[in-house]
Amino acid sequence: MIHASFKGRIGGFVLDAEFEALGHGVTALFGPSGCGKTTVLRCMAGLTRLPDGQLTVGAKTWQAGRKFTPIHRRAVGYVFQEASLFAHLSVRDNLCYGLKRAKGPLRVGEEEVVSLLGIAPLFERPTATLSGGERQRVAIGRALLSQPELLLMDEPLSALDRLSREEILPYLERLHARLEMPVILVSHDMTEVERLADRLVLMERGRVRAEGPLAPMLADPDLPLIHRPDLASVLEGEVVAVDDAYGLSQIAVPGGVIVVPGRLGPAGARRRMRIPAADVSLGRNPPSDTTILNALPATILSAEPEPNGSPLITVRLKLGRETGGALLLARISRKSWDSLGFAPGEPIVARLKATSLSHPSTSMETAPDWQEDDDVRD
Ligand SMILES: Nc1ncnc2c1ncn2[C@@H]1O[C@H](COP(=O)(O)OP(=O)(O)OP(=O)(O)O)[C@@H](O)[C@H]1O
Repeated sequence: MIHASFKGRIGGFVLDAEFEALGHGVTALFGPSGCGKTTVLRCMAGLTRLPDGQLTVGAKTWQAGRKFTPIHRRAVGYVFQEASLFAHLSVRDNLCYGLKRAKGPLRVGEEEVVSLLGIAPLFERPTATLSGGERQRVAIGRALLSQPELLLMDEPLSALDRLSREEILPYLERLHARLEMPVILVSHDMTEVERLADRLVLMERGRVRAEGPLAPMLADPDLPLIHRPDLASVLEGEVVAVDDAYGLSQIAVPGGVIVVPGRLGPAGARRRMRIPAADVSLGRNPPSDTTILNALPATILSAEPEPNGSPLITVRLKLGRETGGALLLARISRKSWDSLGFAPGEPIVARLKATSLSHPSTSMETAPDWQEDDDVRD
């Protein structure tokens, strides 16, 4: 694990943030503009020194009391909003620079980075000719090749337009799936967080409001995240079957099996699904005579009316009838909730449209398939 605690004042801003980040996987720092996310990242890198700080990364302590490891002695990779590549060097030479900076043992090889990020076709290009998304992939590759013990990413996609963001996200998902390096991702884009993060640290005005595994944090009734207009659940599971004829896959999650578009095999592969709460409807019986592919037994946990006299209510469910089912969120009208007389604890059937299950984490081999399915969604 990584333990971080930074307290102090920078100009008029007071930071008092303490949190745990994962030793393997992606921890997202999420919060509104100005809440201190970048400042925390700078403290972790050693770019900013607050007198009251502590940082341990695995077995190493980089800051504690009067101990402060300077930035050049920390094995940290830093990816900024705008890729800062050397303009006079080719892509290959930019990557070599990363390798030359490497400290400590080889954690990730050049071939692996080049293949995961799809950089080989860009090798001989001058960096000035790259698109924004290509530049950012090279910047990430360079940071990885410096063999960091910790990769810090500060809004790595925010300078890109929507299409470039869509293009680069599958590469980041692949890195996430294949590399074991700890990553701290600063973002204020929840879509990015839903696709990439395993753990979430929610910041507000220089403090940590809450932290924990991603899915329960998104569904926590005491946090403001549950009232987001584009609320979605994030579920992870294992591919159990692929229907080649219809181009569908079955993914087993705790408490149920979900059918999603795309050939997302091989069997056993881990996949992540984002299920928009607005695309989940509730009923007492399995539907008949319907195009719905997913009708999953579930249990109502609680219901939270949306604030400000909204006509909507958010229902927290767990899949299946047993304990341990995955959390699922549904946003329905208060009128339907009242007229059907649902209540917490009640067993119900959650219906979700397979076509609403956009962007499961896919390998690149399956991504084109998935995009086709996405294009025809209703
Ligand atoms: N060197 C500095 N001197 C004075 N104030 C600073 C300094 N650096 C940051 N701040 C202030 O600290 C606060 C937190 O800034 P920070 O960049 O960490 O926020 P953030 O959450 O990353 O915001 P954003 O999402 O907009 O990038 C802001 O109010 C900022 O103006």
